[in-house]
Amino acid sequence: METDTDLAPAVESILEAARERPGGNEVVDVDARSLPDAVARAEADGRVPVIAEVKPTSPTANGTRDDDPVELAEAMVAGGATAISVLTEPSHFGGSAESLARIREAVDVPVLRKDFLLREAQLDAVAADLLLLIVRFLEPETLADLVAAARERGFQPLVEVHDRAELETALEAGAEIIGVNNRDLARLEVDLETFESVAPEVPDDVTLIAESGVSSPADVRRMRAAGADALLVGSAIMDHGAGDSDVTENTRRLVEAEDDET
Ligand SMILES: O=P(O)(O)OC[C@@H](O)[C@@H](O)c1c[nH]c2ccccc12
Repeated sequence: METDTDLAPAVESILEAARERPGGNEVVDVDARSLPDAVARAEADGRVPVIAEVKPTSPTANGTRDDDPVELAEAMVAGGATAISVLTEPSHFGGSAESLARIREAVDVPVLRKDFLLREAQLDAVAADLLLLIVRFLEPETLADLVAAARERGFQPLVEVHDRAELETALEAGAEIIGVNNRDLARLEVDLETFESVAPEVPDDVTLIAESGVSSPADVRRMRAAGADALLVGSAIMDHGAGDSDVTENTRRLVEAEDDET
């Protein structure tokens, strides 16, 4: 949005790059793998539904991982991940549409395209099962149009909010999968209370995802107690500082967070 002036400089720069990014040449048509079904399957076999994120770097990461994205995604699935999120933003997160396409070939779980999408043509850069739409960066009308445009192509839109007002906007736009981002995109700070304050307002039939800042099994249990159907976890699994940290183990520890509870 033109008027959003209190954004961190890194976020301004991300948005500037996003405005310039071209769209795809052809309208994509996807036969999406259902996220709600994948979440139900995880629940049925006692795994916490974790959407593990392939994020080579980020404005808040303390390093970059150069591992093959396909190997990372496969390692996350081996650790029990319900779905994979892939950053396709190139200039600030080290992602690409190509790595998403390769990952989606290699795994059979749903794959979320994580990017800063502002215009309809940008939906067509690559086929994915889910697409992220961020309420903060879209006019309500544009959001509703993009939700519809995403569904026409077969994508499941995941609509990201940060407070109750944005939740209203997401629901009015027809969102059925909603993510509450614990990271404030204006200041880039994380606070798990964000999810706790928004979750009670979310209708039961929505698939509700707690995004960002989940780093331990205790955080997982805290977000689940507050009503998260699934968790979206990047940094704690990628572990950017420690180059060869075991992504499978990092995923498994969160997936098994509810195991010793009765
Ligand atoms: O690395 P974390 O704190 O686990 O966060 C993952 C994910 O939620 C975060 O990458 C994210 C949430 N919303 C976004 C929008 C754009 C880019 C990235 C994001």
